[in-house]
Amino acid sequence: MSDAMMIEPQVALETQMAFRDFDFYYGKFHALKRINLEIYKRQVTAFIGPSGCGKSTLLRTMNRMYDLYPEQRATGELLLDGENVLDRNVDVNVLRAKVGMVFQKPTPFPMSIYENIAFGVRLHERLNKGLVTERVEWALRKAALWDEVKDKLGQSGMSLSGGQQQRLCIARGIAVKPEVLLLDEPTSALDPISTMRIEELITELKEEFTIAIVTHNMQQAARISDFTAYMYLGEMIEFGVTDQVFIKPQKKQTEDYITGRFG
Ligand SMILES: Nc1ncnc2c1ncn2[C@@H]1O[C@H](COP(=O)(O)OP(=O)(O)OP(=O)(O)O)[C@@H](O)[C@H]1O
Repeated sequence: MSDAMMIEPQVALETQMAFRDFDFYYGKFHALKRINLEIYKRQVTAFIGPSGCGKSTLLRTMNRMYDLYPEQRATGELLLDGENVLDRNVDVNVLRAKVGMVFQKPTPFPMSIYENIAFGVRLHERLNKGLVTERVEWALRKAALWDEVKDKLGQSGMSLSGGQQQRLCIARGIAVKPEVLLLDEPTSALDPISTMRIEELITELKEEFTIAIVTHNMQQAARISDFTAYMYLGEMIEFGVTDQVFIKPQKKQTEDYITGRFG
């Protein structure tokens, strides 16, 4: 395909995170191979590919979740605002405040709706009670949950519906004002209406945050992402503007996956 057919992004792009010759191992298993990739600021980047291709692994490296497991290791570089977050002297608690994560299954803490959010804020910042309360409201409004919970902030987070719980987890993630929000199949446990609300929310949140999302749902990737990365067996097969990847993929492998001829 000639360069003339490439679809260019419509906005000036700034790199927020970048993988440079990045490899990842579970013990001897080489799970991610020579990944080179840019994650652009205030854009949504979707990771797609068949089960087991390494999407979640890649996402989890972005805030060093693997640090908890001694047999897991990463090599190469992973830059956040130009700084290599793989460096030993990087404080992972600070990193995780900058790069927040929301998981597939809603995971509210067994505490009140208010405390679910206030807890992390107090952990990362010294704010007085009034400012913590302001932050709780700010996060709940951003996560489009405020109107539904404002009269019951003292109730358990577990008492909310699945979709509300996931928005609570997103509120918790953004309450510490991260730069990047990682979403690992955030709607796969939700009904279609809750899924739609989360998708709308993601589109609103990218005004302020950089978003990386793993999804099994290709229509979802096409609807909400600006960039799409197609992975297969630990390799980054194709990365580009979402319209490009879905309408005119550069690689036959991507085309086969997107059109359902594979997987
Ligand atoms: N803790 C682990 N220890 C060893 N191997 C692992 C571990 N977690 C994942 N893997 C392996 O790494 C590869 C990538 O897994 P990963 O979960 O990242 O894939 P995925 O693309 O997110 O899959 P899915 O879409 O099914 O969630 C798979 O071969 C998997 O078996």
